[in-house]
Amino acid sequence: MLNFHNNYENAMSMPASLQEEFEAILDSSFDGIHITDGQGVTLFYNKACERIEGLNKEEVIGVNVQRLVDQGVYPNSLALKVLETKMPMTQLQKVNGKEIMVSAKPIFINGQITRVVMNSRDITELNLLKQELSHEKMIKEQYQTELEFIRTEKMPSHIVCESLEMQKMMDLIFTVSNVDSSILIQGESGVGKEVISRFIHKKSKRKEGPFIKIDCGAIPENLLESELFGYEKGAFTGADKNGKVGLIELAHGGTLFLDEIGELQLSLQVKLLRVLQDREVVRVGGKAPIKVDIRIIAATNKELEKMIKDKTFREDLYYRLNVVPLNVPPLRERKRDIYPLIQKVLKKFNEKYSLQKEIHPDAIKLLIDYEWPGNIRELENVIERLVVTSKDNTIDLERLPANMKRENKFYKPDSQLSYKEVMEAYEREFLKEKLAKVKNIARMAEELKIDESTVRRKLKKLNIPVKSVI
Ligand SMILES: Nc1ncnc2c1ncn2[C@@H]1O[C@H](COP(=O)(O)OP(=O)(O)OP(=O)(O)O)[C@@H](O)[C@H]1O
Repeated sequence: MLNFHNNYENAMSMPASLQEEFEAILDSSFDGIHITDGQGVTLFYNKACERIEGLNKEEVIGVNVQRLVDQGVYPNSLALKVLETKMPMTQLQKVNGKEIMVSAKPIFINGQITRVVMNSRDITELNLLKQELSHEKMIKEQYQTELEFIRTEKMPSHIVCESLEMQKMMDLIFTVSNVDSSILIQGESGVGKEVISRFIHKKSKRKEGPFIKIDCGAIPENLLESELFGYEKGAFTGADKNGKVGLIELAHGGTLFLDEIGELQLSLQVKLLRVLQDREVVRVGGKAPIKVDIRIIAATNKELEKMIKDKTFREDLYYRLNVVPLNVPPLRERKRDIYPLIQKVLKKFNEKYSLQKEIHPDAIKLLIDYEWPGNIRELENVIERLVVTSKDNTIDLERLPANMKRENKFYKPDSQLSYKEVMEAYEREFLKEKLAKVKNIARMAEELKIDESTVRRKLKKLNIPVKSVI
């Protein structure tokens, strides 16, 4: 300390009180400050250096750093290197078991090095944090890869599920596939209830077993009971003399899919309830119950809750079936699925009829906007009809069914607008809506898969203001 004072006083002619204040400031630094003279003798060594290097000022001040290197305190000395090279230097050093980043700078007076100022910082903790962070990052990346793998691996290629609504449903489906709980799938006609139920079966541990579908609405009432439960020989006139195994029994070891469960007559609802409770069937005309190991998935487009109120559906059966409820949203509530569905269905029918039809983007826009009361089945029918009836290779707006065009606000068959004007109005509305949503031209271009310059040109041409847009 004295050395520093004396030398500093000589060099800077600083009053004693100022020196003390200056020293206190340097001592309060979080980073180590170590100053040597032009020979490598330590003049100043602050408190942070003591903390970082584990030495006392008394052990260091007035001592040449070469001696500390010789004693093995420092692996090498950056001050000596700087004195040798006359250049500022930075290096990592291991001192006192810590990783230390040291920077050293020479101070010249009249071309001679009079001081070397070293700053040191303990980066052990920083390194630990960095390691932890990179470990966390690695784990996150690992999870992301796994998640991606699970998603692509598990997502069935034949089921379109781009929309958030369908993805949520698929997540639930994967969770419930491997348990035997009964599932009740509700949703409008043609939303994919059967597709989903077949998929659940395929993903379940029963996949090697049978998948038996019973359309409760399609089998005449008087036949349904014997179809479902089977019958013993001679059970009734006209019956097969050997008797018959019912569909429930046939589903043993697999899945029984009861489609249109809302159509099941009340008397059979009671019998079905018994099957669900006891996992047994008694054939028509038989007495002995037969054990069945089945998983039941029921589906309906009827509002069973309302039917319960009307006393046309049994509440107890409803609760037995509705252990896991799956509500498949209609297509109009999962617009993001429409475009991939159109592509998928178009490909299917192009292959089926050996054609190469395309759909014009304007027509696609209208197909996406349409409300699809008949859902995916209706969409399949419309696309098939368009594929087989259009003469041109590109199916344009004009070819779409009249009811769809009527729903579209720009298409008014009796309006005086030309085709070009209708298209422009449509384009303007579409771009305006898109711009209002994304508020960023670059993003808009990216989402629409066109150049940014094209977006700007179109906006200008269609007089769409771009104020407050990035
Ligand atoms: N997510 C989907 N991805 C691709 N195609 C689908 C999807 N969902 C349904 N489909 C197709 O839509 C059509 C109707 O599906 P499905 O028969 O499963 O509907 P549903 O709800 O059971 O109809 P319904 O109530 O009339 O019995 C089928 O041709 C099916 O292949």
